[in-house]
Amino acid sequence: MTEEIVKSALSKVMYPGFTKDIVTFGFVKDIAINGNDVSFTVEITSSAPEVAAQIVDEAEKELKNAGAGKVTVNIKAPQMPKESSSQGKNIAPQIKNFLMVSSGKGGVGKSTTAVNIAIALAQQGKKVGLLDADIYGPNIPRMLGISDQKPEVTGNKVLPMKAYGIEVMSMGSLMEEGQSLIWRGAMIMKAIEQFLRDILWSELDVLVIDMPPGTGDAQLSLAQSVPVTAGLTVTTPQSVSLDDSRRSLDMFKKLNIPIAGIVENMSGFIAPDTGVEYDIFGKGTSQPMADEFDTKIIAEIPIEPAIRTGGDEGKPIIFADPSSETAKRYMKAAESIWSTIEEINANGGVDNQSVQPTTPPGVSACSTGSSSSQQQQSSGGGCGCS
Ligand SMILES: Nc1ncnc2c1ncn2[C@@H]1O[C@H](COP(=O)(O)OP(=O)(O)OP(=O)(O)O)[C@@H](O)[C@H]1O
Repeated sequence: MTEEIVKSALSKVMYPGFTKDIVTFGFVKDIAINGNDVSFTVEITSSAPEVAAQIVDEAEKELKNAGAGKVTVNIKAPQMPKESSSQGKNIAPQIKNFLMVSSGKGGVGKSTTAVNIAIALAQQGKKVGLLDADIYGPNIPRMLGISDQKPEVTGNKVLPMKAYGIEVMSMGSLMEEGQSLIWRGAMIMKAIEQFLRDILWSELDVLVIDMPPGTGDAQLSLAQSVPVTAGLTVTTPQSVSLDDSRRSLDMFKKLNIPIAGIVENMSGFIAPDTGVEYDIFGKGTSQPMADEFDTKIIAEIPIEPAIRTGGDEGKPIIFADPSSETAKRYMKAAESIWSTIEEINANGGVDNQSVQPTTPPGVSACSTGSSSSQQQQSSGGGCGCS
């Protein structure tokens, strides 16, 4: 027996439900050969026992055909989260924690924050995924320099892409460049569910989710699909932005999502030539809002040309210039978020039972209402039918 023979035999074992084999998927690890006896590990992404059983059966058969003696297959399947004690509906149980990144309005730097925080968490040793659920403006692929990559689609499942040590998936990577979709509420809900269920995320410590701006179907859908461990609001210091951010924080409260804090972005500008600080949009103005919602400002990120160029060129500042003041502030924010997540889990985690839809299974909220309530819903009631 040689490693080559073992790999060639195992490359005949398809991952159940897929047209691709377990070697090509990269699931086969730690091959050990002793004479004709073979042992190895298969890291699978499903916790379903029948998937493991089928792989073991077929692997044994193929290896015996190739002349192996004793075959030992160690299956490493995702466990139900240990560190998270969260309850309720969870359609992605291999992910221990979910961080929802929101903003009241667009253009405040929500995606920039999500990218830098996700990479910071990975640099701090966490296994991190980043889901770009900003279906209206999915710009995470550009920010990570992977806009020309296409994820691998097998059957109806998709493998996440990888960049800067994190797993990534974005609607932008599944659509043609420049294409847009007109999203109806029900489609948004389905897309969010598929992002969680049909992407082969690994066992992650945390999935950072960049939401569309505002408070709508996507936010509700996410909160109903998985127990969101914590929410992060990104704002800029102007009053008009703060008013919208209040709505974002209020949404977390209504959805029973603990608040991990506020990132005040574009907070002051330090002139690179003189070091003089200018308050372009203001600075520190979010503190009263933080007090109101019993949370804290976890970072004040200045306006910095390197943040914009880093985003445009696919080189996030946290990676491109880790010794910069801004990168250090993102690092501190990530530490603060992680300690909040640990505290939430130590206190029993979160439960999304209270935000589940109340209509019976199979009956749409819209089809149960009178014509007047249907009218109300079609003007944005959040049922998904509008
Ligand atoms: N602190 C900053 N300094 C300089 N430029 C910044 C800063 N934060 C964000 N930007 C730039 O502002 C633009 C908008 O940022 P970003 O896409 O992160 O916002 P967003 O809130 O996610 O927007 P949308 O809601 O449209 O997706 C980007 O070009 C980004 O590089």
